[in-house]
Amino acid sequence: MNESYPKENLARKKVFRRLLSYTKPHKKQLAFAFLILFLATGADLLGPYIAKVFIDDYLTPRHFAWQSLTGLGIIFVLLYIGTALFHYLQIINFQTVALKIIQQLRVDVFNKVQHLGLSFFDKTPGGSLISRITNDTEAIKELFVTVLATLVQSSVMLIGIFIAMFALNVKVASFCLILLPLLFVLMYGYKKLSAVVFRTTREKLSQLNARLNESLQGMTIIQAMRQEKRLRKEFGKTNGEHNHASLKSIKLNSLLLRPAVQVLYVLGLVLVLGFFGVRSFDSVISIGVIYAFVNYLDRFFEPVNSMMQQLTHFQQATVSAERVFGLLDETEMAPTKIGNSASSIQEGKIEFKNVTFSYDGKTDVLKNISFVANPGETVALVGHTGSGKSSIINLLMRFYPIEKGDITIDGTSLKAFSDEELRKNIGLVLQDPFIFAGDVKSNIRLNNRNISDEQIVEAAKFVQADSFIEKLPKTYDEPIGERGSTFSSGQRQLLSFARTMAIDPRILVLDEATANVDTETEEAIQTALAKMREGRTTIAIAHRLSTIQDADQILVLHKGEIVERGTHQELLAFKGLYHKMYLLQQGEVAS
Ligand SMILES: Nc1ncnc2c1ncn2[C@@H]1O[C@H](COP(=O)(O)OP(=O)(O)OP(=O)(O)O)[C@@H](O)[C@H]1O
Repeated sequence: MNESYPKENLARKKVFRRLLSYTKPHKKQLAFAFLILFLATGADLLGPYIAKVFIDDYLTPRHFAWQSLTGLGIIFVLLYIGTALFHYLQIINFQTVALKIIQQLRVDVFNKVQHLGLSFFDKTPGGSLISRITNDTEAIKELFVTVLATLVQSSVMLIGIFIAMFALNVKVASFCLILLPLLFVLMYGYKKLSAVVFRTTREKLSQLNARLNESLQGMTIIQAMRQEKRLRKEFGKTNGEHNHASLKSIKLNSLLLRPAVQVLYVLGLVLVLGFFGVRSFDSVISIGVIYAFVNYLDRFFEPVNSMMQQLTHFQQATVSAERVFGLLDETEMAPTKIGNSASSIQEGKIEFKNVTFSYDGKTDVLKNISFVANPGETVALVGHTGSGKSSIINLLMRFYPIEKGDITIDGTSLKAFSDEELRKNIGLVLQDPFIFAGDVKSNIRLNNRNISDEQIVEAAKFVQADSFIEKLPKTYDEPIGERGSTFSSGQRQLLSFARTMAIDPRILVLDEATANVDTETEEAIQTALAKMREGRTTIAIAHRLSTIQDADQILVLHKGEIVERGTHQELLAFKGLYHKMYLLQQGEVAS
């Protein structure tokens, strides 16, 4: 599994700065949220001061001036109502901004993923990508919803508390300053340790998703091949590892969050009470000041505690952001147009010129491939499994970049065509067509607004898919479930033919279906294919040689090289590999 690239050390600060850049479009709303936050904190901090005034000016001297006391009481209640209201408004504002940011981030990641090259997907399990788009962005959301607000609020609160403490008693407040370096050491240590633990937890979660995804995708084969036990074991193992990593982070949190902060709190309390105790021998100490001090000290550790708690989320968010940005910065993009010529495909003449290709940069899976497919001709690719047939198609479809040699269409390099020009002129029909959830019509149209309803029916008729579509209860509006699982493989195949014909491409690329379909459907498929090929340049992978006997040229591939080429008759007469394969398929033993 490729989990290595997010580790590429994107400096933490850079990650954080980049995360913050997402707040730019929401500057105004954030400023408003922060303003409310300050108001809420200010209102909150005034509480103990009013209590002190009440104790020292009214309670201790037993001076019950009802009017002033009522006024004080009203201010006290109003302050608390105000605090509650401000907190509410502040949460709503921060949450809204956070949700908007995450929405944007998810769209950005999804967009990016759609433009990544197939080579990237060869290496990256789908589940791990899902994990990045959902779980990791969710963790980042926490940063905007709570972390930033809490950190700012807590810092303001801490500063406010110190100001209040200094206003009450400079000496005691100076004593309490000793606590600050201790706190910083604690926070720093926690941050360092937790970063490692969180990264492991995230990676394990991502692997868990990858396993889950694989198991769900391959359910048919898992059940058919009785793989349940093995997969359960593997899933259990990854789940166990994730559990182990989570437990580590719980242990770390339980040790360094509340308990360690609690120890510091007690230390502070001892300092303050000790100081007042000693002072009480030679001067009078006001109870109101002690009350306010203890109260402020208590409150001092509230923000410290929340800051420590938020450090957890902060760490999780930065680790997740590293992973998400790692994906956003991925450079393995799908090959696209180079240069700015407005080349278009007219005739559909295809030429491979000395194409050598390797997926991994080490082993060449295609060696010096050269051939020409003239407009309207059919070139068939045959060869044993792994001989390179699909790789030729992958290159012609520009799914992978070509580094050695070139492919031209109508004399222009493949690299010079825009994606749109290429996709609209090359119709790809795969062995196992992908059917989207939706309905019959939407699966043929594929969101191409230029294709009218009439053209859809025409395309379906052309490939003889209309006979089964017409029998569906809602015909062309018949709903289709995910991956078209309610349709037979033959029907899915015909549907994909109709989809290809609807764009009326100049070039057809066929990966011949080997699925077992009944003879009637097989006949329909072959007739449809023959009609589709008429007048179109066709590159077809053929597994059954009987289906391509009429091809203008047959290329026989062996270990990535073209070892024989010619028509069916020529190749039979040559009595080489093709002849051998043909006899084998005829059920005869080649001598
Ligand atoms: N995505 C990939 N990444 C790395 N290697 C690949 C990839 N796809 C194919 N290969 C390798 O390239 C070689 C040619 O594979 P290719 O799929 O082109 O053969 P094929 O003739 O189409 O086989 P089949 O008839 O079984 O589909 C094989 O050795 C295969 O292992």
